[in-house]
Amino acid sequence: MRAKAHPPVVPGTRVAVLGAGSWGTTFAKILADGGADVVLWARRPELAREISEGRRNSDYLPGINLPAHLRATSSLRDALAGAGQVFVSVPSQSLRENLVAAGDLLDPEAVIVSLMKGVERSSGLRMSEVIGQVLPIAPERIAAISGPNLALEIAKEQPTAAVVSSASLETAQAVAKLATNGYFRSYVNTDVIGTEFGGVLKNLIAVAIGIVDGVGYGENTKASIITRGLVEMTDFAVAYGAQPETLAGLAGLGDLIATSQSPLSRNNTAGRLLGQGYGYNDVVKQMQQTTEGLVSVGPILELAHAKGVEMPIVEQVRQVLAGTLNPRDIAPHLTTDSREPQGERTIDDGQAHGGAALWGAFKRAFDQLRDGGRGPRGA
Ligand SMILES: NC(=O)C1=CN([C@@H]2O[C@H](COP(=O)(O)OP(=O)(O)OC[C@H]3O[C@@H](n4cnc5c(N)ncnc54)[C@H](O)[C@@H]3O)[C@@H](O)[C@H]2O)C=CC1
Ligand SMILES: O=C(CO)COP(=O)(O)O
Repeated sequence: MRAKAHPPVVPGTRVAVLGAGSWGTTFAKILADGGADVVLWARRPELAREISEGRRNSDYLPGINLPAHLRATSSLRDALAGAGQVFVSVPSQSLRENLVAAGDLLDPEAVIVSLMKGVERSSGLRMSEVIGQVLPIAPERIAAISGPNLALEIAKEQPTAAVVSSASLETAQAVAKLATNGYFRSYVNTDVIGTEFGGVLKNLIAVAIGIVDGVGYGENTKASIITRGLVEMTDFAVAYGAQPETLAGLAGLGDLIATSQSPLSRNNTAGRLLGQGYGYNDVVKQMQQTTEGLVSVGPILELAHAKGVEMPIVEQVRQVLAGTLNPRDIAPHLTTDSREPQGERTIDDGQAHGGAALWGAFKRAFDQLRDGGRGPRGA
């Protein structure tokens, strides 16, 4: 199936994508199919050759034919020369070293866009914060993209949406224009904190869902964890300055649904292995690709403690990873020591709302997807 490509908004705009794993390669295809002139940087020369000459990235995207005009190189200098927008998709823990290597090679006016969904373990910083710390650029030239974006589905041109976030709405819009084509729709917002934390936090809840899947629990358990997980995500992100609506949007609820449901998700898969009884080290050995959630648990809980935010589900994930909680015992009703009935807050306003707020969140996410197709807009 091939979706009809929209005419390019900015034909031939030169961009670079750093990182030729599953998401970097898929995003390079999104941009190329939108009309941009894309150079994809792969660390390994043999992978750059396979992409440029064979139009394939068989390890990461089996069965996918890449666009004929997508170029790949293992030279960072060649990839960055003249690139006005630079999209970065390397494992979060390697971002800093890659930015240091790229530093002097970047166009002084380039916009740097994070495609990553992790925090730096040593500092707890979000990816845009690492970018702002390493590179001498203002927040207005930094953006982040997040949403329900399982790479292989998008590489097959199944329609989806994401949100581009930047402190500057103009920057978000410029990036969104390039990152839009017949099967990929980019919305915009200026809530970088909420957008980035949405992507990080949903990974942790997806690990929890994988664990209960592995144990063999059914849909009630999973729905309870998704719902209560969204409350944890929202409480955490709002404590750090995010807007609660962002967590109800594509970068929060949208991505939480996709990642929690899909066997394509590495976080979900890692959780399932844990639920089936494999230990942490075995799971890490089995995961061939980046599994950000396993690394984020520690720093996120530290950040939560610093702000007094309770994250009982994430705490249980940590305990399962540490081998101190039997996966069978992970469950929403065990997430509080108190037997006192708790109010079911579904947004961070300190009150019990029943299901109304959650329904509002679902409806907004649904509306965003249904209304996609008329240019970038606020998410
Ligand atoms: N795969 C997906 O569906 C999506 C992934 N993401 C995010 O994108 C980021 C990248 O993930 P994927 O592409 O999926 O991972 P991946 O495991 O498929 O690919 C990672 C790539 O980075 C390279 N790499 C490893 N260490 C490196 C280093 N030190 N320096 C430079 N490159 C290095 C690998 O060789 C590989 O090409 C993660 O933060 C992930 O959360 C976001 C949305 C969707
Ligand atoms: O972020 C993703 C989907 O939006 C990919 O999830 P995984 O990293 O769990 O594969």
